[in-house]
Amino acid sequence: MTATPIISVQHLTTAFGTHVVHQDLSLDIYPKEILALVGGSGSGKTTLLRQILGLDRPREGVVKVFGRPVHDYTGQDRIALTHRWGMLFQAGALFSALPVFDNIALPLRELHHLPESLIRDVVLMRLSWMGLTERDAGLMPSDLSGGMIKRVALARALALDPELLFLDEPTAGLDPQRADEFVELIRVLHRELGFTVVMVTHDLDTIGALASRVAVLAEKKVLVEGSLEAVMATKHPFIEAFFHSERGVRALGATAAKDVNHGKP
Ligand SMILES: Nc1ncnc2c1ncn2[C@@H]1O[C@H](COP(=O)(O)OP(=O)(O)OP(=O)(O)O)[C@@H](O)[C@H]1O
Repeated sequence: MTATPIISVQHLTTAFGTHVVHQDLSLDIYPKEILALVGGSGSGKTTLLRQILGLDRPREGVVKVFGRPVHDYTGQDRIALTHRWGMLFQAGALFSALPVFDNIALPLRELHHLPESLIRDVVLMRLSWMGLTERDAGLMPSDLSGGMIKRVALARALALDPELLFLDEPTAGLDPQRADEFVELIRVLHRELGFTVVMVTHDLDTIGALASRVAVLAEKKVLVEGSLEAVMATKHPFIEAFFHSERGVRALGATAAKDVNHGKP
């Protein structure tokens, strides 16, 4: 790929005490792609995500976001950076004391300069993207189904129209039908809005349906990166155990169908 990376992880070494998690790990993420970060438990996916977000510092190496080391963004620059990305946490992480409307409005209100009429328009638009209605805006998080919580959390993550979206196990906790619907929603929104996605997931169906590239974390580094086909062709015990299951083969089938349709539904 010749495009300039939107995220560039360069020669990262991470250790907690004597426990080395990443050793000379490098990874570039390009505009508009959907990168799936895959690896065994404890391989350092969450830690890498936290370092990309600038929440943790590696022992060595640098993470550049939008061309600049993420730790160089401080003060107003850091706030502006956080407006350029959205994050969907595994459990949704909605504020339980706030209704749906206020949860989605939160990032818009934090800008401190938007009139309430505009905030309302943006929130209602985000709700409609998610297939939710104005009536849903008044519900409390405790009134929502698991699928709705994910949709509201996604609406909040996309409130500021970010260039980058981080997804942590986006379909965790959903039944297969709701998971498929949520994956389809992300696929359509990605196609329409063109943001870049970095997702951590163990779910092969999600990878097969969404990922344009897969990066496998193993042996303290990115062991292999590329299309799902390329990754599955790599001989490695983790890859064989993870991808060469019945579900892995099905995920590959979903990728083939996606390619035939040129990524369109
Ligand atoms: N703050 C910390 N202090 C000490 N050890 C940590 C800390 N954070 C992570 N680790 C260790 O680093 C390793 C990588 O953890 P991480 O959560 O990044 O893995 P993961 O790939 O996301 O795993 P999982 O798929 O199980 O969520 C683990 O061995 C974990 O115990």
